[in-house]
Amino acid sequence: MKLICICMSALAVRDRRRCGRVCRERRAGSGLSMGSVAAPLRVLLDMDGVLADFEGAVLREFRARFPTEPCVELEERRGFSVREQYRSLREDLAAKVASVYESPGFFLDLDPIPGALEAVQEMLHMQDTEVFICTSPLQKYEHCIVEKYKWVEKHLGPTFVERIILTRDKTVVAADLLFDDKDTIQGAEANPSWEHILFTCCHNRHVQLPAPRRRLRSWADDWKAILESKRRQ
Ligand SMILES: O=c1ccn([C@@H]2O[C@H](COP(=O)(O)O)[C@@H](O)[C@H]2O)c(=O)[nH]1
Ligand SMILES: [Mg+2]
Repeated sequence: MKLICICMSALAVRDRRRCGRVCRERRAGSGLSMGSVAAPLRVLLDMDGVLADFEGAVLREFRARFPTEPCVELEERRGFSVREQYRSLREDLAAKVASVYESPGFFLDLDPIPGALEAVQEMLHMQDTEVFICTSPLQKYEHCIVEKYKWVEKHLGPTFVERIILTRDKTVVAADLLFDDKDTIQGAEANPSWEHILFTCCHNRHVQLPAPRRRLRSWADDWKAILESKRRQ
């Protein structure tokens, strides 16, 4: 079980992370020490590309709205930004593809990624585990934000809405694990507390991860082993 210290600064995000690291070292040598308590493993789950099928919907809707335009098949996707890949096909296609995911109803109608909802429910009921959804809104956030909330309510239930963390900077959120399809996650914090587990998506399939970085290939892959290995650290 992972340990953290009880100390004056335990409520401060940065200090909580520091205490976690110190106590993990302590536990390796000598077991429970005075002033230590069990802390749950905190897991952050990204939404687009991890729980909700953003890429599949972009392609389907783009084809429906612009049937005569060239498009990028999912097998051909490279790089996080769908907008930039369409721009590389032809400059004006960047705005066209953006108009697809900026449209009302787009985020609400996303299909769940296979196995995601079942995995989240299972994770939620695991002992000593805290689960949050950590997702970034579009810069053009008008429909995206409310629809992300509605999507969670629709697919995971109203109580899960309490577990949404909406941020453009995930590095400042304190946790043990972050499952995310974006291969590079940067922000104000140079050393985020979480380990980033790259969730495989069409655009990152070809990314070679340097050791010791880890992937989850799908929700059929062994996500429980990743949680358990983190708990033991
Ligand atoms: O080409 C793209 C691909 C995704 N987005 C949006 O960025 C965020 C990503 O959110 P995550 O929480 O990292 O999944 C989301 O709002 C996507 O819709 C984009 O703008 N352009
Ligand atoms: Mg994502």
